[in-house]
Amino acid sequence: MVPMRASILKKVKRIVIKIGSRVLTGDENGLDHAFIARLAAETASLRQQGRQVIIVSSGAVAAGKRELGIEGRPKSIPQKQAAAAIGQSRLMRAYEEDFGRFGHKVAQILLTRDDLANRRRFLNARATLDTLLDFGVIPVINENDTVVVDEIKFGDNDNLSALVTNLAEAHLLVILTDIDGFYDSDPRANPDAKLIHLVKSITRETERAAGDSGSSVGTGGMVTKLAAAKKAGQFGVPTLMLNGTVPGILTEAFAGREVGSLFLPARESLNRRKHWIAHTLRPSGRVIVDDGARAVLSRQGKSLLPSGVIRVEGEFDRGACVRVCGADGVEIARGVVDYSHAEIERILGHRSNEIEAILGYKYGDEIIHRDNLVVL
Ligand SMILES: Nc1ncnc2c1ncn2[C@@H]1O[C@H](COP(=O)(O)OP(=O)(O)O)[C@@H](O)[C@H]1O
Ligand SMILES: N[C@@H](CCC(=O)OP(=O)(O)O)C(=O)O
Repeated sequence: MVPMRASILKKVKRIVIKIGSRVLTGDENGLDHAFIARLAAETASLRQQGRQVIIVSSGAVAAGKRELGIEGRPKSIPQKQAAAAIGQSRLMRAYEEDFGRFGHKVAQILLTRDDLANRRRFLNARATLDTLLDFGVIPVINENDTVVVDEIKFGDNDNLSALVTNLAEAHLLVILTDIDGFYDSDPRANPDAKLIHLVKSITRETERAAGDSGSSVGTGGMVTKLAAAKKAGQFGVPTLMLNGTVPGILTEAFAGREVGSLFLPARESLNRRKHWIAHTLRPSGRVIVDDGARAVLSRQGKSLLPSGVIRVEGEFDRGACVRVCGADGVEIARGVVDYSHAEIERILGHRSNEIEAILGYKYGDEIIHRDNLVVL
């Protein structure tokens, strides 16, 4: 066994397994029941090793498309949502039947980004997930495609799986797709592309190697998978990308064979709350800061004070998430504000000891406290 993999995989107790549409629907047309049956068997053996499994499953649109007789990509958003509505129940029925053969119960959880962006709902979803796992049930999570609109979308299930990894405080994210792992360039375009078994860190160069999906059911291709691995890594969690179309691949990986690509987590990981601020909350405005503030935020991890702010853009309340940008417009940090846009407009450029005289009250010295600020 490869030593680093071995020590990482041995410690893993709670796993999020993300399954792409292309794996679930081999020919992009209807569910591949043989795949789900194999997944059930492999999940059962992971459970026997004392590991907990959470599944993030795509495939609703692909499964429903066939039922509605839609060829290629659905033509409109309502068509896609209709396909998801019919496909999601087909998907769950398949999971229920095949996992049931191994004595495992599954539970459906459909989420929108709003559910996780609201801290109370996030904690509530977390408690439900924990309870299901305590009962030995395997949660099967998907985006709530039927009702979702752009503003509250995760966008793709790679992203959803990274956020679920944080939600569940999982130890490993496994991405099952239709290719052997991450290559140094898109293998569809370059037949000489090489598989990379170990990605120590996701750099700009790594990102340049990632291409899009090229299928009528997948969303995002390798670009969104790398983004997901990066997000999980920032939370201290490694990602293992495997070819789900190869029978026995999960079992092989956990037995220590060097299959697929392992992405190591970042050395400095964000705590749970900061990860949530950076990746789950939707920024609702921008606070533009001067060069001095930019330097201390980036290098010294300080709080953002009113004296360093030069402009506010957008309307937001106290407690909202905003982008912190330099004078050149480049986003340098993201954080939760202690003052609304209207209040910041009045106190910007002033020293913190003047806040009370200007507003007549004061919540604190900072526009964004360093505990609520994530430097990007
Ligand atoms: N550097 C790369 N390495 C591997 N695959 C890549 C790369 N760039 C683009 N791809 C494409 O990404 C596809 C997987 O993404 P996607 O179609 O979204 O699958 P899924 O349905 O599993 O999410 C692969 O089939 C491959 O064609
Ligand atoms: N929520 C959608 C899947 C969206 C998605 O990200 O698909 P994929 O890139 O195949 O993981 C569905 O169930 O069809």
